[in-house]
Amino acid sequence: MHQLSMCRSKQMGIIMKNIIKYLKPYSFRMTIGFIIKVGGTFMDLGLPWVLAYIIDDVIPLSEVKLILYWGLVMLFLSVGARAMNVIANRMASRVAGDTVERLRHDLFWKIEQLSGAQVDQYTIPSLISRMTSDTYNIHQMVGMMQRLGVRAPIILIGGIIITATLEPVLTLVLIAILPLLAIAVYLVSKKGIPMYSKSQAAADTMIRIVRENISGIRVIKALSKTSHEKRRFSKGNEEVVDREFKAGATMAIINPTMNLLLNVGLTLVVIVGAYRVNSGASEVGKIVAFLSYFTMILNAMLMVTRIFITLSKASASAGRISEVLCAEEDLKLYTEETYPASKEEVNLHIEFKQVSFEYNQTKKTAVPSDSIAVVSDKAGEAESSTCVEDINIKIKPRESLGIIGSTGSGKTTLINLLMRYYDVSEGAIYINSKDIRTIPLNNLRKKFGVVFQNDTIFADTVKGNIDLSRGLPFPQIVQAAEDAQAKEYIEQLGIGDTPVECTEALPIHAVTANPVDFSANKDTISTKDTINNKAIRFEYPVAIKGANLSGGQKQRLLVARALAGKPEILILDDSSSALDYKTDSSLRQAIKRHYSDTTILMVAQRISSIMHMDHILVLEDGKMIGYGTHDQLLESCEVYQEIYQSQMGNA
Ligand SMILES: Nc1ncnc2c1ncn2[C@@H]1O[C@H](COP(=O)(O)OP(=O)(O)OP(=O)(O)O)[C@@H](O)[C@H]1O
Repeated sequence: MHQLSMCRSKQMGIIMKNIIKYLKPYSFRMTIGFIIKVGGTFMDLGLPWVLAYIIDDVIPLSEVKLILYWGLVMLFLSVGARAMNVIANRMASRVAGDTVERLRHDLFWKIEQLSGAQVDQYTIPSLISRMTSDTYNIHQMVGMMQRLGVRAPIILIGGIIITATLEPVLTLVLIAILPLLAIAVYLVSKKGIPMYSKSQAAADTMIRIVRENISGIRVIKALSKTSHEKRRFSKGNEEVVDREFKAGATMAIINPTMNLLLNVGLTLVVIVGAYRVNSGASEVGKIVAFLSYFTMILNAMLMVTRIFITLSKASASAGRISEVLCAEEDLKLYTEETYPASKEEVNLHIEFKQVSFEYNQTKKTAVPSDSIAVVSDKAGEAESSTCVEDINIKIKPRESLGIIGSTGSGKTTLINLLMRYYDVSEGAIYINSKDIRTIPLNNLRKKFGVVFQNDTIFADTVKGNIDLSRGLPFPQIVQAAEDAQAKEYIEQLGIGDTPVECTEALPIHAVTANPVDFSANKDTISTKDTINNKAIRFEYPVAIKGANLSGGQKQRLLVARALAGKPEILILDDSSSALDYKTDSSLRQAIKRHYSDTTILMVAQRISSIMHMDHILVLEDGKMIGYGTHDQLLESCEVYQEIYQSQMGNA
């Protein structure tokens, strides 16, 4: 227990350090804002005092000029206080916005750096809510601390000091009421604040359900699961509403309690005040001023409560954000002393040496204490069993490897390990004889051109999707599209649509480069400038996730993306499953012709896609049950023979 609280206070220390780090660049602006806010608050505090002075000391003199003069002072204080508050609040919002912008930027960057295992550990929905609602809570907190965090203590302490000098006896009423209010606020907040953390957890779960439903909308409809999903969402939604209601209802006790105490206090002040005025111990102006201060001070107490609520929400959020920001680098760069180079004498391009891996190995470490219990897409399903075991592969430069096996046999896992999204549990993977853990991640990943299963197509142009911000020359993009057998459909894109109006927006290189002849469609293309036809087709907008393309078109676009960078190693993970046999074969021929220097790894379900490869790996339950050429496997591997028979028959 003691250790846990020590751990928590250490964590809080880290959180505070992190927040201060992000606020530091704005310390000058914050100081100016603070000074303005303090000035405005003091002006506010001065108003009732001036009012008391006018009532008690100026009006009895019956000097109009003097009354006007002090009236102007009141106006000045009032306008000045409002103006300074507005300026300070605007500055506070700016600082809060800028701070959170930097925080979000760093968090996004860090999330990009997380290893696959870390993403599994945090879970995707939780990472999304850390990026969105948690950063929003920090925004609220930073803004509020600069506004109410400055104003409330000044009003509270300053108000008590002024009232004590103005009317010491009436201040006793105030002092009697304040502890009651403080106790009420403390008790309610203690119960209510943790409820907000619970409602945040429920919101995370609801976001996960929405996310799953939106991305899987087609399959949900196809399997008529809509009503089931509706029920699932309703349950999640009700949970959020229920928890928020409970938290809100608990915290809502504060306002009426405060109003009750305020009214009781005001009544007491009026009674005691009237008695004192009648007995000549005080004056009317002082009582009026005291009533104002009394309201201001109790309101300041309420502000303090709001600060505590926001602060506790934000500190939970800051904890969740810090957890990601401070996450240790999982995929460290090691020296060759730790992971020596391969001793294999033959010059190999890729080598897997006794590689074994289990997915949830990292879950045994550092599961966040207040992370939200949401289940990841896959992680929750995984048992702590070995996913791939004792894999040994040797591929020379320019050779090709086909990987085949039943679903879930570990094919994609091998790709994930080769690209170092996860580190192997045992054994080693070498590229050009170097253990991949000794190659900087950037350099390692630059070697690959890859198409993953169900890879992402962005809401961008055809060209943008192939280039993917690499600044590739346009002819290279066109060539890649042609090799990926995408040329045919790209040149048809948009034909029959309203004439393309994007000519002006085209980048210069896109308009001028014209290495491939797209003139076959000159007659049908509806644009003013036929020289630009090809470029315009490449500027065709693709919808998010390639929604306006067919499955095969998407796959070819993705293959073009992988080919365009002329990679050292090309990985195609089940990327031709939606292609017809003819296109699949043309794709393989084009790759063989134009990418002869590239080492190729292809995961496929179809034997025809990989049978001509230099090596074929047959996987079952994560184990190698066959490795060799097509002919060798037909002789030695029963499972391969079965797949061959079932797919090719007597062909
Ligand atoms: N991120 C993950 N966390 C936990 N387990 C995972 C994860 N990804 C995959 N697995 C599990 O690892 C095993 C191998 O998965 P993998 O994706 O490598 O199979 P595959 O052979 O590529 O299958 P498919 O042909 O269906 O794509 C499966 O049992 C799968 O459930």
